[in-house]
Amino acid sequence: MSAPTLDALLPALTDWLPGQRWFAAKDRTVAEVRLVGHQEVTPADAVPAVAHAVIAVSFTDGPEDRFQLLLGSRPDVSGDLEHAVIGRVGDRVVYDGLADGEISRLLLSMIVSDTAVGSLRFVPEPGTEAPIVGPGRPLLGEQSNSSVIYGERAIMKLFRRATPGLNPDLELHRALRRENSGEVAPLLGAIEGEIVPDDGGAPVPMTVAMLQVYAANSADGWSMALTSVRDLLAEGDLRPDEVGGDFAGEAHRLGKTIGMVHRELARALGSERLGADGVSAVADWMLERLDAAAGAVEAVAARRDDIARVLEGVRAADDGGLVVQRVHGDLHLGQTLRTPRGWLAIDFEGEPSRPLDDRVRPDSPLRDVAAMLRSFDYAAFHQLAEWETGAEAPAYLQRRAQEWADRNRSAFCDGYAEIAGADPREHLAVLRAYELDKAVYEVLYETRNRPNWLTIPLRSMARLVGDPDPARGAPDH
Ligand SMILES: Nc1ncnc2c1ncn2[C@@H]1O[C@H](COP(=O)(O)OP(=O)(O)O)[C@@H](O)[C@H]1O
Ligand SMILES: O=P(O)(O)O[C@H]1O[C@H](CO)[C@@H](O[C@H]2O[C@H](CO)[C@@H](O)[C@H](O)[C@H]2O)[C@H](O)[C@H]1O
Repeated sequence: MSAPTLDALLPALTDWLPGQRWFAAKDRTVAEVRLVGHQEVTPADAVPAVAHAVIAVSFTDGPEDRFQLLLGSRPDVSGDLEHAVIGRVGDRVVYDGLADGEISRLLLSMIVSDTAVGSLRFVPEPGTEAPIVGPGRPLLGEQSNSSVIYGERAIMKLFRRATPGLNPDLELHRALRRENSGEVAPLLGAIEGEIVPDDGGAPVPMTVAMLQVYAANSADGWSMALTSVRDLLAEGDLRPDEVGGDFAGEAHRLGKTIGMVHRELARALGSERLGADGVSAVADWMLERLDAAAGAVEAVAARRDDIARVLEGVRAADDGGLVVQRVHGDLHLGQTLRTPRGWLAIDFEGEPSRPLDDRVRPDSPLRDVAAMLRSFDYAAFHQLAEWETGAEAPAYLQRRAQEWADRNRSAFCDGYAEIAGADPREHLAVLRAYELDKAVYEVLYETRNRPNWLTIPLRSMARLVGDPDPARGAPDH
């Protein structure tokens, strides 16, 4: 697809983008879409033809965002591809290329055979061989990016945000592969490209896609945790340790896995002890995030000073220093897979809305531990948050949910301590600061994305600043 063809597609893209799950700006009105880079993967008249495009999207307010697309085109489409059509340009129909099995097969074979086309490089991971297993099947479901699965053997993720630099997901998977990590799905290859930075200048490298071993027969931690909570709520008169679906053994194993991931990341990429200035910078950065959230959400603004007091707790690390290293950065139960052999961690991109510089900054492993503790809270209270519109879940169920969260948070920390050699709860003030920092982020995230879920982080925010918690106390049922 040539640049003029892609230019002609831009009006259709304006209508198409807001309907895409990965389009991270659904709450904003698109003003204009511009083409800022493109590279043909095949000749423009091939059937199908494939091109990589980078678009800049501007909105009626706020800064613009950049996204990347893999576009397919054919003289006509039918059946399976119709849902992916973006528009017709000249004598071609242009569509989301990952929906086309022939295109995903081609991309995989280009990675395996170590190919370069213009600014795009299709690179196999040294020492690995990706299976060539036919066309890819697009992954359906909630995703920030777009993935295709090759016969349950490999999975390729196209990163949707076009960000200059090496994507941390690829960077950390490469580092963990060097450590022979058994805690992540092995990396098989990548597609790398170039992007002209926002401020102009020479093109810089950018990660387009990443190929990994597909963990067959796995279940994600979030669904498993919800199944356990569902069991518990159905048996309201039993404690979490008394129901068949008790999750504590899994939470303990997961703690060990995350402990291993941290050890491997530290071995591969180093760690350092921050002095007083470094610790102070971490505290200042949390306060900046707090003020940004307070500017956007009234519930945060109303508790700003109480929250700030707890965040200041990170300065308690001052005496012994704070050890920092590369971390996952956005760990939650949905970022874990339970395979028949054990747990895997996935998706090392960090919080999607943060700039790359922030996401690659070394941080305390307690950030990940705290984020996982938050996730146990989420799993415990999720079914109660969605109880019945306008109705509060009965108090005895809230207490059961709290017991589930406490039990699994504690099992996770026990497992983590076994591997890390130190219990994260030894640094309670620091851990609490990280947990509250995450809860504040979540309040903002839910306000923007899932207002029905907002009560979950709001409740935790109140607990973490020390408000009395109605979900604690003797069960009355
Ligand atoms: N290696 C893998 N094996 C099996 N399934 C995977 C693998 N990696 C990701 N997945 C599945 O794909 C989903 C999306 O992957 P993820 O990396 O979290 O994408 P995103 O960055 O778009 O959120 C996961 O929730 C999981 O179900
Ligand atoms: O998975 P992403 O990297 O896109 O992360 C974002 O979305 C997550 C939700 O999908 C969000 O996680 C929050 O909700 C989870 C339940 O859906 C819960 O387990 C997490 O603890 C909670 O933070 C994540 O914060 C956001 O960055």
